[in-house]
Amino acid sequence: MTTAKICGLSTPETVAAALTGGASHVGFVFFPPSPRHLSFDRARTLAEPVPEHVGKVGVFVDPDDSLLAEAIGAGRLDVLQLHKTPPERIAAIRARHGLDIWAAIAVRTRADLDVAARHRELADRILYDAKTPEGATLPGGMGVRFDWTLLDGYRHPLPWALSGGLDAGNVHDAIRQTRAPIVDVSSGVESAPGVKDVSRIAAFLAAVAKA
Ligand SMILES: O=C(O)c1ccccc1NCC(=O)[C@H](O)[C@H](O)COP(=O)(O)O
Repeated sequence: MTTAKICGLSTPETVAAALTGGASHVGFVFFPPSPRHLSFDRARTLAEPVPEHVGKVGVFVDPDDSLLAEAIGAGRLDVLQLHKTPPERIAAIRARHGLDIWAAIAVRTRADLDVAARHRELADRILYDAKTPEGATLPGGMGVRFDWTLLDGYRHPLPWALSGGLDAGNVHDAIRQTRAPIVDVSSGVESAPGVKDVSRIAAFLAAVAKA
């Protein structure tokens, strides 16, 4: 059965929609240039109602230790999702914080998948995310999709998740084609950048449950 992470939540109402709809993970972004960036106080409030069986994922871009420590404490994080973070830094973060690590791999071509293999001993899961355009402010959350056939026949080095450009209309096909164990969405359940929509969250989670 495929489960779902709803990423970039920033209000109690949309966290509630994710929980009601059966999300396995909720994502909190700690990256100031993002429209989904959370203060530590806001993260504390949002994490409060999340039950133990739902994973709280902190999303970071090459974070330093003080950001990690504050965010982990405020968001009571279970998982650190790391974008644009060098492998040796991932290893150090894992050793220091002892939480599950999801290494985000930016994918546009088959060659990009080679990066995933380098994380075999370093991370707990690979998040295959679409590569955002050259010069983009964000490494994710831009509704960009990659060619899912790149994953055909690929021997995944680790447990994994699929991300990038998913929405209620295409997630069924994405799951059927890739057999992803977890799907991750952000802008596909928004009405504007950073503005999550409860009905889109419900529709996405219903589509995942049906797939
Ligand atoms: O979403 C952000 O603003 C963000 C900022 C910095 C690093 C990563 C970010 N998002 C990562 C995610 O996990 C998104 O859910 C993923 O990229 C998919 O986004 P979308 O294509 O919009 O569904």
